[in-house]
Amino acid sequence: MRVHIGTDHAGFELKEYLREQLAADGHDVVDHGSFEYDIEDDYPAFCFAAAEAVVAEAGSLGIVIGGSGNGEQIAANKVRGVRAALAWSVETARLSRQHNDANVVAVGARQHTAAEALEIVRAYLAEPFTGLARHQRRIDQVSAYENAR
Ligand SMILES: O=C[C@H](O)[C@H](O)[C@H](O)COP(=O)(O)O
Repeated sequence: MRVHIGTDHAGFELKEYLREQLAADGHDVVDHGSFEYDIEDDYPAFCFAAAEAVVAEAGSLGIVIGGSGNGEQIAANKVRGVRAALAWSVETARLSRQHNDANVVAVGARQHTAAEALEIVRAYLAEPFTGLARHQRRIDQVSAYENAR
């Protein structure tokens, strides 16, 4: 699967680790920065870039990383067509796909060990959307609101 990934300095080390691990899993990981550790950098541009790439490529998924994942989720959700979920456990990662068809997942690098974050991200990437009518109906309501603006 094509996976678009972006982070600020807080997630830089985790991004490098996930890139390696997910590539070894067989994913095609596209890095949208940051490309070097810079304690003064800002997460929005990296999250916009990863999120825009997901929207531009049907079937791809995105990962945005920061210290908490909060700002990264907020930024990614500003991109039209993105449904970004903050996953903080394997279960919330799975639910973000099952119920929300989340096309971007946000992860807080300061909230987990690297191994935990990898487990969360793997769970997210592996889980399909259920396609159940009630979930699709709710997603469509959010999309209609977004597209009316
Ligand atoms: O929601 C934002 C993210 O957690 C950022 O990664 C975080 O705010 C960066 O914090 P600092 O600039 O203090 O390292």
